[in-house]
Amino acid sequence: MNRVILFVLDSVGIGALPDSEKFGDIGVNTLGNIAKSTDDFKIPNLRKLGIGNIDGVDYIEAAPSPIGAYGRSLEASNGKDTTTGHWEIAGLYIEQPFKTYPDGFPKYIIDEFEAKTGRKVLCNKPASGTVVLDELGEEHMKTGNPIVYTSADSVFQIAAHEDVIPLDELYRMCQIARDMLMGDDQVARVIARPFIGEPGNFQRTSNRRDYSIKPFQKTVLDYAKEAGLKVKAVGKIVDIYDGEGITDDVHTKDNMDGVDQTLNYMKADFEGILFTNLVDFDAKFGHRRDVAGYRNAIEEVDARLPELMGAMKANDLMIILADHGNDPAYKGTDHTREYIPLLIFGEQVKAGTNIGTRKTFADVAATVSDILGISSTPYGTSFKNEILK
Ligand SMILES: O=P(O)(O)O[C@H]1O[C@H](CO)[C@@H](O)[C@H]1O
Ligand SMILES: [Mn+2]
Ligand SMILES: [Mn+2]
Repeated sequence: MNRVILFVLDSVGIGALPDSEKFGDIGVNTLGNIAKSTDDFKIPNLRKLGIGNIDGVDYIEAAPSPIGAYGRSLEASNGKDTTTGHWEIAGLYIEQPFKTYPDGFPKYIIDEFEAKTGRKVLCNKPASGTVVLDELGEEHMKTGNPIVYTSADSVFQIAAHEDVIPLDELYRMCQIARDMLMGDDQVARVIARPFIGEPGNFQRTSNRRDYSIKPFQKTVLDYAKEAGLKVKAVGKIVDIYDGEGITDDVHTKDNMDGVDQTLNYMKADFEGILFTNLVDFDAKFGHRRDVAGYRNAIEEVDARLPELMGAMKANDLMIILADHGNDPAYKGTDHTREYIPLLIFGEQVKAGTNIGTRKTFADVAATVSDILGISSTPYGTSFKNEILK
Protein backbone atom coordinates (compact mmCIF):
# COMPACT_ATOMS: atom_id res chain seq x y z
CA MET A 1 0.00 0.00 0.00
CA ASN A 2 1.33 3.39 -0.73
CA ARG A 3 -1.30 5.94 0.12
CA VAL A 4 -3.26 6.52 3.29
CA ILE A 5 -6.21 8.89 3.43
CA LEU A 6 -7.03 10.18 6.92
CA PHE A 7 -10.47 11.70 6.90
CA VAL A 8 -11.26 13.53 10.14
CA LEU A 9 -14.88 14.31 10.92
CA ASP A 10 -14.06 17.05 13.41
CA SER A 11 -15.76 16.38 16.78
CA VAL A 12 -17.79 13.30 15.73
CA GLY A 13 -17.22 11.36 18.97
CA ILE A 14 -19.12 8.13 19.65
CA GLY A 15 -19.53 8.04 23.45
CA ALA A 16 -18.05 9.12 26.78
CA LEU A 17 -14.55 7.93 27.69
CA PRO A 18 -14.16 6.16 31.05
CA ASP A 19 -12.46 9.33 32.39
CA SER A 20 -14.88 11.84 30.82
CA GLU A 21 -16.15 13.01 34.24
CA LYS A 22 -12.72 14.44 35.00
CA PHE A 23 -13.27 16.67 32.01
CA GLY A 24 -16.72 17.76 33.19
CA ASP A 25 -18.50 15.47 30.76
CA ILE A 26 -21.11 13.06 32.08
CA GLY A 27 -23.02 10.80 29.70
CA VAL A 28 -21.82 12.64 26.61
CA ASN A 29 -22.22 11.02 23.22
CA THR A 30 -22.07 13.17 20.10
CA LEU A 31 -23.17 10.59 17.53
CA GLY A 32 -25.39 8.74 20.02
CA ASN A 33 -27.43 11.76 21.01
CA ILE A 34 -27.82 12.79 17.39
CA ALA A 35 -28.96 9.26 16.49
CA LYS A 36 -31.43 9.27 19.38
CA SER A 37 -32.87 12.64 18.37
CA THR A 38 -34.60 11.07 15.34
CA ASP A 39 -35.93 7.73 14.16
CA ASP A 40 -34.78 8.51 10.65
CA PHE A 41 -31.01 9.04 10.81
CA LYS A 42 -29.82 8.53 7.24
CA ILE A 43 -26.21 7.35 7.32
CA PRO A 44 -26.37 4.28 5.03
CA ASN A 45 -22.73 4.51 3.97
CA LEU A 46 -21.25 4.87 7.44
CA ARG A 47 -23.47 1.94 8.42
CA LYS A 48 -22.20 -0.19 5.53
CA LEU A 49 -18.64 0.57 6.63
CA GLY A 50 -19.51 -0.71 10.08
CA ILE A 51 -20.16 2.28 12.31
CA GLY A 52 -23.01 0.40 14.02
CA ASN A 53 -20.74 -2.61 14.56
CA ILE A 54 -18.22 -0.71 16.70
CA ASP A 55 -18.11 -1.81 20.34
CA GLY A 56 -20.44 0.38 22.39
CA VAL A 57 -22.27 1.83 19.38
CA ASP A 58 -25.59 0.20 20.23
CA TYR A 59 -27.60 3.21 19.09
CA ILE A 60 -27.02 2.53 15.39
CA GLU A 61 -28.10 -0.74 13.82
CA ALA A 62 -25.12 -2.97 13.01
CA ALA A 63 -24.53 -3.99 9.38
CA PRO A 64 -24.81 -7.78 8.82
CA SER A 65 -21.59 -7.79 6.78
CA PRO A 66 -19.76 -4.48 7.00
CA ILE A 67 -17.47 -3.62 4.09
CA GLY A 68 -14.84 -1.97 6.27
CA ALA A 69 -12.75 -2.79 9.30
CA TYR A 70 -13.88 -0.91 12.36
CA GLY A 71 -13.06 -0.01 15.94
CA ARG A 72 -12.84 2.84 18.38
CA SER A 73 -10.09 4.58 20.29
CA LEU A 74 -9.51 6.15 23.67
CA GLU A 75 -7.68 9.46 23.82
CA ALA A 76 -4.51 8.88 25.84
CA SER A 77 -3.53 12.55 26.09
CA ASN A 78 -4.74 14.91 28.71
CA GLY A 79 -7.14 17.04 26.71
CA LYS A 80 -10.10 17.23 24.40
CA ASP A 81 -9.13 19.98 21.99
CA THR A 82 -8.38 19.84 18.29
CA THR A 83 -4.63 20.25 18.62
CA THR A 84 -4.29 17.46 21.20
CA GLY A 85 -6.52 15.12 19.17
CA HIS A 86 -4.73 15.72 15.88
CA TRP A 87 -1.24 15.58 17.33
CA GLU A 88 -2.11 12.27 18.99
CA ILE A 89 -3.48 10.96 15.67
CA ALA A 90 -0.10 11.88 14.16
CA GLY A 91 1.74 9.92 16.84
CA LEU A 92 2.31 12.20 19.85
CA TYR A 93 1.25 11.98 23.50
CA ILE A 94 0.34 15.24 25.22
CA GLU A 95 0.81 14.74 28.94
CA GLN A 96 0.72 18.37 30.04
CA PRO A 97 -2.53 20.03 28.98
CA PHE A 98 -2.18 23.24 27.02
CA LYS A 99 -2.63 26.36 29.14
CA THR A 100 -6.15 27.80 29.31
CA TYR A 101 -7.41 31.20 30.46
CA PRO A 102 -10.77 30.73 32.22
CA ASP A 103 -10.69 34.33 33.51
CA GLY A 104 -9.43 35.87 30.28
CA PHE A 105 -5.85 36.92 29.57
CA PRO A 106 -3.80 38.74 32.23
CA LYS A 107 -3.58 42.51 31.93
CA TYR A 108 0.10 42.53 30.94
CA ILE A 109 -0.69 40.36 27.91
CA ILE A 110 -3.57 42.57 26.80
CA ASP A 111 -1.49 45.73 27.41
CA GLU A 112 1.32 44.41 25.24
CA PHE A 113 -1.08 43.28 22.52
CA GLU A 114 -2.80 46.69 22.48
CA ALA A 115 0.53 48.52 22.35
CA LYS A 116 1.78 46.35 19.48
CA THR A 117 -1.42 46.47 17.41
CA GLY A 118 -2.45 50.07 18.18
CA ARG A 119 -6.03 48.94 18.94
CA LYS A 120 -7.85 48.49 22.25
CA VAL A 121 -9.33 45.08 23.03
CA LEU A 122 -13.02 44.27 23.65
CA CYS A 123 -14.25 41.30 25.72
CA ASN A 124 -11.21 39.31 26.99
CA LYS A 125 -13.08 36.40 28.51
CA PRO A 126 -14.24 32.90 27.53
CA ALA A 127 -17.13 33.19 25.10
CA SER A 128 -19.03 31.52 22.31
CA GLY A 129 -17.84 33.04 19.05
CA THR A 130 -21.32 33.70 17.71
CA VAL A 131 -22.86 34.98 20.95
CA VAL A 132 -19.98 37.41 21.42
CA LEU A 133 -20.70 38.95 18.01
CA ASP A 134 -24.29 39.63 19.09
CA GLU A 135 -22.99 41.23 22.27
CA LEU A 136 -20.05 43.24 20.98
CA GLY A 137 -20.12 43.24 17.17
CA GLU A 138 -21.79 46.63 16.93
CA GLU A 139 -19.39 48.25 19.40
CA HIS A 140 -16.51 46.72 17.45
CA MET A 141 -17.84 48.31 14.26
CA LYS A 142 -18.12 51.73 15.94
CA THR A 143 -14.73 51.68 17.64
CA GLY A 144 -12.55 49.48 15.42
CA ASN A 145 -11.50 47.60 18.54
CA PRO A 146 -11.06 43.84 17.95
CA ILE A 147 -12.98 41.28 20.03
CA VAL A 148 -10.51 39.06 21.83
CA TYR A 149 -11.94 35.96 23.49
CA THR A 150 -10.97 32.49 24.62
CA SER A 151 -12.81 29.26 25.51
CA ALA A 152 -12.30 26.05 27.47
CA ASP A 153 -9.55 25.38 24.91
CA SER A 154 -6.13 26.93 24.80
CA VAL A 155 -7.04 29.62 22.29
CA PHE A 156 -6.59 33.38 21.78
CA GLN A 157 -9.31 34.24 19.27
CA ILE A 158 -9.57 37.59 17.50
CA ALA A 159 -12.91 38.47 15.89
CA ALA A 160 -13.11 41.45 13.55
CA HIS A 161 -15.48 42.61 10.82
CA GLU A 162 -13.81 42.29 7.42
CA ASP A 163 -14.80 45.90 6.54
CA VAL A 164 -13.51 47.30 9.84
CA ILE A 165 -10.18 45.50 10.14
CA PRO A 166 -9.07 44.24 6.73
CA LEU A 167 -8.07 40.58 6.60
CA ASP A 168 -4.38 41.22 6.11
CA GLU A 169 -4.32 43.43 9.21
CA LEU A 170 -6.27 40.83 11.21
CA TYR A 171 -3.78 38.16 10.14
CA ARG A 172 -0.90 40.49 11.13
CA MET A 173 -2.50 40.98 14.55
CA CYS A 174 -2.77 37.21 14.93
CA GLN A 175 0.91 36.86 14.11
CA ILE A 176 1.71 39.47 16.79
CA ALA A 177 -0.32 37.47 19.33
CA ARG A 178 1.25 34.22 18.14
CA ASP A 179 4.77 35.59 18.69
CA MET A 180 3.79 36.87 22.16
CA LEU A 181 2.00 33.78 23.45
CA MET A 182 4.84 31.31 23.78
CA GLY A 183 6.69 29.94 26.80
CA ASP A 184 4.92 30.59 30.10
CA ASP A 185 2.05 32.44 28.40
CA GLN A 186 1.60 29.81 25.75
CA VAL A 187 -1.66 29.19 23.92
CA ALA A 188 -2.03 26.22 21.58
CA ARG A 189 -3.68 28.38 18.93
CA VAL A 190 -4.31 31.99 17.98
CA ILE A 191 -7.35 32.08 15.71
CA ALA A 192 -8.46 34.79 13.28
CA ARG A 193 -12.27 35.00 13.34
CA PRO A 194 -13.33 37.41 10.59
CA PHE A 195 -17.01 38.13 10.03
CA ILE A 196 -19.30 40.16 7.78
CA GLY A 197 -22.85 41.52 7.92
CA GLU A 198 -24.80 43.99 10.02
CA PRO A 199 -25.72 44.10 13.72
CA GLY A 200 -28.27 41.37 14.37
CA ASN A 201 -27.14 39.51 11.26
CA PHE A 202 -23.42 38.84 11.49
CA GLN A 203 -21.91 35.82 9.75
CA ARG A 204 -18.45 34.42 10.28
CA THR A 205 -16.53 33.78 7.05
CA SER A 206 -14.32 30.95 5.87
CA ASN A 207 -11.32 33.28 6.13
CA ARG A 208 -10.73 31.89 9.61
CA ARG A 209 -7.05 31.03 10.14
CA ASP A 210 -5.48 29.04 12.97
CA TYR A 211 -1.95 29.88 14.14
CA SER A 212 -0.80 26.83 16.04
CA ILE A 213 2.34 26.18 18.00
CA LYS A 214 4.57 23.63 16.33
CA PRO A 215 4.39 19.98 17.42
CA PHE A 216 7.10 19.46 20.06
CA GLN A 217 8.33 16.24 18.47
CA LYS A 218 8.41 14.74 15.00
CA THR A 219 5.09 13.29 13.87
CA VAL A 220 4.32 10.65 11.26
CA LEU A 221 3.81 13.55 8.85
CA ASP A 222 7.44 14.62 9.29
CA TYR A 223 8.64 11.05 8.79
CA ALA A 224 6.60 10.72 5.60
CA LYS A 225 7.92 14.00 4.23
CA GLU A 226 11.52 13.13 5.14
CA ALA A 227 11.10 9.82 3.29
CA GLY A 228 10.25 11.79 0.15
CA LEU A 229 6.53 11.02 0.27
CA LYS A 230 3.79 13.60 -0.21
CA VAL A 231 1.70 14.83 2.69
CA LYS A 232 -1.30 16.69 1.32
CA ALA A 233 -3.52 18.57 3.73
CA VAL A 234 -7.14 19.63 3.23
CA GLY A 235 -8.88 22.20 5.46
CA LYS A 236 -7.26 23.34 8.70
CA ILE A 237 -4.81 20.40 8.90
CA VAL A 238 -1.92 22.60 7.72
CA ASP A 239 -2.64 25.07 10.53
CA ILE A 240 -2.92 22.43 13.25
CA TYR A 241 0.67 21.29 12.61
CA ASP A 242 1.87 24.79 11.70
CA GLY A 243 2.85 23.38 8.30
CA GLU A 244 5.29 20.85 9.80
CA GLY A 245 5.50 17.71 7.71
CA ILE A 246 3.06 19.01 5.08
CA THR A 247 4.07 19.19 1.40
CA ASP A 248 0.86 20.60 -0.14
CA ASP A 249 -2.23 22.14 1.33
CA VAL A 250 -5.55 23.70 0.52
CA HIS A 251 -7.98 25.49 2.82
CA THR A 252 -11.70 24.89 2.40
CA LYS A 253 -14.93 26.90 2.51
CA ASP A 254 -17.05 24.23 4.16
CA ASN A 255 -17.51 20.46 4.52
CA MET A 256 -18.67 19.94 0.93
CA ASP A 257 -15.66 21.87 -0.34
CA GLY A 258 -13.53 19.66 1.93
CA VAL A 259 -14.92 16.57 0.19
CA ASP A 260 -14.31 18.18 -3.22
CA GLN A 261 -10.71 19.08 -2.39
CA THR A 262 -10.09 15.58 -1.05
CA LEU A 263 -11.44 14.09 -4.29
CA ASN A 264 -9.26 16.47 -6.23
CA TYR A 265 -6.08 15.39 -4.41
CA MET A 266 -7.13 11.73 -4.73
CA LYS A 267 -7.18 12.01 -8.53
CA ALA A 268 -3.46 12.66 -8.69
CA ASP A 269 -1.08 9.73 -8.45
CA PHE A 270 1.08 10.17 -5.39
CA GLU A 271 2.47 8.15 -2.53
CA GLY A 272 2.10 9.25 1.06
CA ILE A 273 -0.65 10.75 3.18
CA LEU A 274 -3.77 12.68 2.32
CA PHE A 275 -5.09 14.28 5.49
CA THR A 276 -8.47 16.01 5.58
CA ASN A 277 -10.33 17.81 8.36
CA LEU A 278 -14.02 18.67 8.00
CA VAL A 279 -14.59 21.34 10.64
CA ASP A 280 -18.25 22.33 10.12
CA PHE A 281 -19.50 19.58 12.46
CA ASP A 282 -17.61 21.24 15.29
CA ALA A 283 -17.64 24.94 14.47
CA LYS A 284 -21.10 25.32 12.96
CA PHE A 285 -23.09 22.77 14.95
CA GLY A 286 -21.29 21.22 17.95
CA HIS A 287 -20.25 24.48 19.64
CA ARG A 288 -23.63 25.94 18.69
CA ARG A 289 -25.45 22.99 20.34
CA ASP A 290 -27.47 22.55 17.16
CA VAL A 291 -28.54 18.87 17.10
CA ALA A 292 -30.57 19.08 13.88
CA GLY A 293 -27.85 21.00 12.04
CA TYR A 294 -25.22 18.51 13.18
CA ARG A 295 -27.38 15.60 12.05
CA ASN A 296 -27.86 17.15 8.58
CA ALA A 297 -24.13 17.76 8.29
CA ILE A 298 -23.39 14.08 9.00
CA GLU A 299 -26.05 12.95 6.52
CA GLU A 300 -24.59 15.29 3.89
CA VAL A 301 -21.10 13.88 4.25
CA ASP A 302 -22.43 10.31 4.41
CA ALA A 303 -24.12 10.89 1.05
CA ARG A 304 -20.75 11.73 -0.46
CA LEU A 305 -18.84 8.73 0.85
CA PRO A 306 -19.58 6.62 -2.26
CA GLU A 307 -17.75 9.24 -4.35
CA LEU A 308 -14.73 9.07 -2.06
CA MET A 309 -14.79 5.28 -1.96
CA GLY A 310 -15.21 5.16 -5.75
CA ALA A 311 -12.16 7.40 -6.21
CA MET A 312 -9.90 5.06 -4.25
CA LYS A 313 -7.10 3.30 -6.08
CA ALA A 314 -5.97 -0.29 -5.45
CA ASN A 315 -3.18 0.84 -3.13
CA ASP A 316 -5.24 3.29 -1.10
CA LEU A 317 -6.36 2.86 2.48
CA MET A 318 -8.88 5.24 4.01
CA ILE A 319 -9.42 5.80 7.71
CA ILE A 320 -12.46 7.82 8.75
CA LEU A 321 -12.05 9.11 12.30
CA ALA A 322 -12.52 12.08 14.63
CA ASP A 323 -10.40 14.20 16.99
CA HIS A 324 -12.70 14.59 20.08
CA GLY A 325 -16.42 14.93 20.75
CA ASN A 326 -18.69 17.98 20.78
CA ASP A 327 -22.05 16.66 21.90
CA PRO A 328 -24.68 19.11 20.63
CA ALA A 329 -27.17 17.79 23.21
CA TYR A 330 -24.88 18.48 26.19
CA LYS A 331 -24.81 21.58 28.39
CA GLY A 332 -22.41 24.44 27.68
CA THR A 333 -20.65 24.98 24.36
CA ASP A 334 -17.40 23.06 24.76
CA HIS A 335 -15.88 19.89 23.34
CA THR A 336 -16.68 16.59 25.05
CA ARG A 337 -14.26 13.83 26.03
CA GLU A 338 -15.25 10.84 23.91
CA TYR A 339 -14.18 7.76 22.04
CA ILE A 340 -13.50 8.35 18.38
CA PRO A 341 -14.63 5.97 15.64
CA LEU A 342 -12.16 4.22 13.33
CA LEU A 343 -13.61 3.09 10.02
CA ILE A 344 -11.06 1.58 7.68
CA PHE A 345 -11.69 0.94 4.04
CA GLY A 346 -9.75 -0.19 0.95
CA GLU A 347 -9.42 -3.02 -1.57
CA GLN A 348 -6.82 -4.69 0.61
CA VAL A 349 -8.74 -4.41 3.86
CA LYS A 350 -10.27 -7.52 5.43
CA ALA A 351 -13.93 -6.51 5.59
CA GLY A 352 -15.65 -7.03 8.90
CA THR A 353 -12.51 -6.96 11.07
CA ASN A 354 -13.14 -5.53 14.53
CA ILE A 355 -9.97 -3.87 15.83
CA GLY A 356 -11.64 -3.32 19.19
CA THR A 357 -10.84 -0.46 21.52
CA ARG A 358 -7.45 1.11 20.86
CA LYS A 359 -5.67 2.75 23.79
CA THR A 360 -4.46 5.81 21.90
CA PHE A 361 -5.20 7.70 18.68
CA ALA A 362 -1.46 7.24 18.04
CA ASP A 363 -2.27 3.71 16.85
CA VAL A 364 -3.35 5.47 13.67
CA ALA A 365 0.12 7.01 13.22
CA ALA A 366 1.81 3.69 14.03
CA THR A 367 -0.35 1.97 11.40
CA VAL A 368 0.39 4.65 8.81
CA SER A 369 4.13 4.29 9.48
CA ASP A 370 3.87 0.52 9.18
CA ILE A 371 1.93 0.70 5.93
CA LEU A 372 4.18 3.31 4.31
CA GLY A 373 7.38 1.68 5.60
CA ILE A 374 8.62 4.82 7.37
CA SER A 375 9.87 5.61 10.89
CA SER A 376 7.29 5.79 13.63
CA THR A 377 6.94 7.95 16.73
CA PRO A 378 7.46 6.31 20.17
CA TYR A 379 3.69 6.01 20.74
CA GLY A 380 1.00 3.73 19.41
CA THR A 381 0.69 0.17 18.15
CA SER A 382 0.12 -0.65 14.52
CA PHE A 383 -3.06 -2.49 13.56
CA LYS A 384 -1.89 -3.08 9.99
CA ASN A 385 -1.64 -6.85 10.33
CA GLU A 386 -5.14 -7.08 11.77
CA ILE A 387 -6.81 -5.19 8.95
CA LEU A 388 -5.00 -6.18 5.75
CA LYS A 389 -5.84 -9.33 3.77
O1 LIG B 1 -17.23 29.61 19.77
P1 LIG B 1 -16.25 29.55 18.66
O2 LIG B 1 -15.72 30.89 18.25
O3 LIG B 1 -16.76 28.78 17.45
O4 LIG B 1 -14.95 28.84 19.21
C1 LIG B 1 -14.77 27.48 19.28
O5 LIG B 1 -13.77 27.15 18.34
C2 LIG B 1 -12.54 27.17 18.99
C3 LIG B 1 -11.50 26.51 18.21
O6 LIG B 1 -11.92 25.31 17.58
C4 LIG B 1 -12.88 26.49 20.29
O7 LIG B 1 -11.93 26.74 21.24
C5 LIG B 1 -14.21 27.09 20.63
O8 LIG B 1 -13.98 28.22 21.39
MN1 LIG C 1 -11.62 19.56 16.49
MN1 LIG D 1 -13.98 23.16 18.40
